[in-house]
Amino acid sequence: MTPAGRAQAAIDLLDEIIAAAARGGAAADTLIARYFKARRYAGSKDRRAVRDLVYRAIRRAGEVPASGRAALIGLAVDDPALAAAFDGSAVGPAPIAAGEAAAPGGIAPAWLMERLGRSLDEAQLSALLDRAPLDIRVNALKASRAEVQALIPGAEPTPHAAMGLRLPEGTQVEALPAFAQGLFEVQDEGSQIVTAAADARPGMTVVDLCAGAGGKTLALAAAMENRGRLIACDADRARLSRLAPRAERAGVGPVETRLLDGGREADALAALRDAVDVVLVDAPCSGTGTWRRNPEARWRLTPERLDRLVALQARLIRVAAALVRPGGYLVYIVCSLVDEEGAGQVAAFLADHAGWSAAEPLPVQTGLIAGSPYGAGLRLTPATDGTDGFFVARLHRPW
Ligand SMILES: C[S@@+](CC[C@H](N)C(=O)[O-])C[C@H]1O[C@@H](n2cnc3c(N)ncnc32)[C@H](O)[C@@H]1O
Repeated sequence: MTPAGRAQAAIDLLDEIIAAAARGGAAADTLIARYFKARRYAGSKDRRAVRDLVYRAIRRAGEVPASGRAALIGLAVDDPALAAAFDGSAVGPAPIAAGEAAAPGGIAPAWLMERLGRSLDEAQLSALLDRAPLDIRVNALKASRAEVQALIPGAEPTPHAAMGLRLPEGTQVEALPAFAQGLFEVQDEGSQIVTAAADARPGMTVVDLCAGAGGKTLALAAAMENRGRLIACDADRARLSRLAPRAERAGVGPVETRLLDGGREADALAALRDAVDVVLVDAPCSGTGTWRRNPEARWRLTPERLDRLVALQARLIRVAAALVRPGGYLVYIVCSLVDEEGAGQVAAFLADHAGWSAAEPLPVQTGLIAGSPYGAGLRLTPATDGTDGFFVARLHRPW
């Protein structure tokens, strides 16, 4: 592909990504993969170059751009080589007209900047869009961290998580024999840390209420050394169905799965009422802490969608609380740095649940020195901790 052809491909993809953001369609990564599946003629260098253009344009534009062309023109303002690719050739975009609008640069839509800016400074806000490192969690059921480190060239221990390794950018993890052998899972260090806050132990009964495809379930199983009862729930059948093959590869013993009906979760879990040692609520959230991986997610969020998520989180934390046994724990996690979803949600819960309390500060409890105390919990941010952004609280039910 010529530079002009690459620019046109990036514009086409950005148009698709903008449209998908408006209607809640597929993520940018999925759209890019689909685009190239249908264009096998594009070589790996072209794919990398187009992908890079697309992600640079997404990262640069805080507000949803008017079009893919406007988004790419925004990037071309500081990139003369890219501006030259608007050459009007048969495969390329038309030349940039004098005064033609470029998408404005920024970190996030104004309404969201206002919410996030209440507790994050400029540097912390812009770090939300850094490029994320490639982290894995070594599967303690099968190997030690040192053993897996020796198998992967360039792997280094992550700064905080006990089983974390950071791999060189571009490592094709799924092609590594150690992956097929279940010796590790791809998992951001922050996600490893907040799961460790559950302090799941062998023999416990643990519920992962919003398990998705099981990223945290597998870490819980490893911490439990495959002993005890682990119940993974989710309301999304497709996500939950991806857990079984992952569990098998990881050598994780039986995990019970429960497909929940949104709104009727408590009925499906009635048999577990007051009976669970630890309930993990990795709540559905706006994902503002994961923009490093999905920067287009900030184009998807609206105030109405955020309100709906906050209401769902408030409901799920209460469904979870009913399952916790006296003296047990509820661990509430969001990969968001919006207060209403994290610290605010937990403060509201504590205000109407007499006797419940925020447990010991997490780093002391888990031995992990990461994050900063925030509200009744702990917060991790890309700027301070080099992880995705998370809020986690560990709540104790009275005896
Ligand atoms: C942050 S994601 C979970 C990610 C997962 N724990 C992991 O570590 O990979 C939130 C999950 O909540 C699920 N969810 C949404 N509504 C739910 C409900 N009413 N009950 C249970 N899970 C729900 C979503 O399907 C989604 O998988």
